[in-house]
Amino acid sequence: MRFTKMQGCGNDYIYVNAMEERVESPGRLAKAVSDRHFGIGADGLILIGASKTADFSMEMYNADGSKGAMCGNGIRCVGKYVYEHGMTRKTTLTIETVSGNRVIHLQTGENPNEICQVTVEMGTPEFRAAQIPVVSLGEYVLEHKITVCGENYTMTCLSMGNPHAVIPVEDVEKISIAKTGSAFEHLSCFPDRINTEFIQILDQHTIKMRVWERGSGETLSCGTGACAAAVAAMVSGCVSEGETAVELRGGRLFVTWDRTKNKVLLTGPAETVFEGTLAE
Ligand SMILES: N[C@@H](CCC[C@H](N)C(=O)O)C(=O)O
Repeated sequence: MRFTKMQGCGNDYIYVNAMEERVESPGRLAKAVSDRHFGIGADGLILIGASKTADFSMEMYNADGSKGAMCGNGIRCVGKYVYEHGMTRKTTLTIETVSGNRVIHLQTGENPNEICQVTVEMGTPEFRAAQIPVVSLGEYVLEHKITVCGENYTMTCLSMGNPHAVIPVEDVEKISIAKTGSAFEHLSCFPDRINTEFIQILDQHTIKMRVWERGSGETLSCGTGACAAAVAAMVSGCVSEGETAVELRGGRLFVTWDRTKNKVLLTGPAETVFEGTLAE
């Protein structure tokens, strides 16, 4: 089976063209290829397929084999993959995801055949608890006080096509993320588990963030998470309206929330690491 390992701000996935390769058990394959010792090493698996409603489709799986609904870093790499593999010449295209179709805009660099940056129309943030889903904490979970692992936090929950809890902290470097992120992921108020973003406000336009993804653990970046963080920080007045830069362990992402249209844009890099063939 041919594969391509790609990364967006260090959030790395194994990409397989499911129009050419037969993938019988994607969850099992995701777990196997993601293993950093016995596999290729990745945060998960992304299958690129045909679509009846968009130019292409993507299906994403976390490192533990669970299926995700949306991936902001992954969808940028899908754009780069289909363009650079000659599967389209369009630089604005639609991608079908479990959370609905998304429009992406590809930007070439000095080399016109190479995509270096992609902007994704990420849709509308969803704050209704039942839709995220979050249970037992009220209709909306905005700046909600919560104690986890003996520490007090303030949490805002929203969906960017997948569920997020955004937690402002003084210093993201001081978080024991494996312990605290995992504890948030498995709280009973999150029936589908949760992706958790720990954020530190650097200034009115810049956030520093570390993320614990459900199903994958700490990753160097999360696109949907960066959007959730910027939107939550804007709602609580910690950053200004307009573009927010999100600094992650793997690089920088840019998020714009147009509040009049209630639409979020995500811009960031997409890179190929290597291509290969998996033994059956
Ligand atoms: N890294 C992704 C999000 C991946 C899915 C997530 N772990 C989930 O299960 O919701 C991104 O860049 O958005």
